[in-house]
Amino acid sequence: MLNHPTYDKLTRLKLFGMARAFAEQSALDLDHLGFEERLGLLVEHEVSERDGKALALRLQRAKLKPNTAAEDTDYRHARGLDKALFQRLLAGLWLKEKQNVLLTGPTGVGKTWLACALAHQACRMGRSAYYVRLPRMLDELAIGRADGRYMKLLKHLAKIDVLVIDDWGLAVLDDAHRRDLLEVLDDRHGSGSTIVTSQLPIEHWHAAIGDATLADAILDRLVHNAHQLNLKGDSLRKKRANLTSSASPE
Ligand SMILES: Nc1ncnc2c1ncn2[C@@H]1O[C@H](COP(=O)(O)OP(=O)(O)OP(=O)(O)O)[C@@H](O)[C@H]1O
Repeated sequence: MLNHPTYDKLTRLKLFGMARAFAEQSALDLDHLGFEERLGLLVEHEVSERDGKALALRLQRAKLKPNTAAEDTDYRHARGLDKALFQRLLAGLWLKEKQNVLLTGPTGVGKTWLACALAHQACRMGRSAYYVRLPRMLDELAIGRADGRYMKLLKHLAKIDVLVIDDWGLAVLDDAHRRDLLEVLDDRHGSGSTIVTSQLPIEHWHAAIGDATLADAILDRLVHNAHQLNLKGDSLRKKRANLTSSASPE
């Protein structure tokens, strides 16, 4: 640790990135750099450390599936992924426009993974994200209703820039579920983006919601301003299991 009054003062001011860069610069011969360049390097260090910490915090809060960075997307597996659309989504305009993304396809085709990759990219662009499975979200809201945290939970869900709702259409909805879903989507309509993944094709969602009037209201807030990625093909789980078993010795 450097013993220097400037280093101590930077640390006292909680400018830890600058302090570290100051210590590094002190150990190097940087006489060829002018004052502005050296100060610029210190400030750059501080900014990149703060950006890195803020991103780590956003990712921790987002609770995305691990290791789902967009650059690791597997485009080789034939599953009907519209690569051009996916690349456009990664560029982030849909976030500014508060649009939604609906990912459908059979089990294991990579819907959750792609949804998390989009949310991960949004976090890198400075947005907040949160991943939740629909049955869990509805359970949490039901518990919140009983223990007085309902409004707080709704507020939390409303504030998130990118809400990933996984496994839409897996469980049967009762009337309270439908109303909770409408509350969540109504709060978010025009103020945030929602990603939904489902094994059910979109044309079956209305019937799956189970009440025509509420289904109209829910889907009106979700589908009309949404990009759709409809995947098909074999499960990546099966493919990976086959690869593992053929690679392992008898
Ligand atoms: N691009 C990818 N790169 C690496 N692994 C992937 C990728 N896409 C999917 N996988 C892996 O394939 C498996 C299935 O993916 P995922 O859970 O996203 O499928 P799903 O379509 O959401 O399935 P389900 O409908 O059953 O929830 C997971 O183990 C996931 O980690």
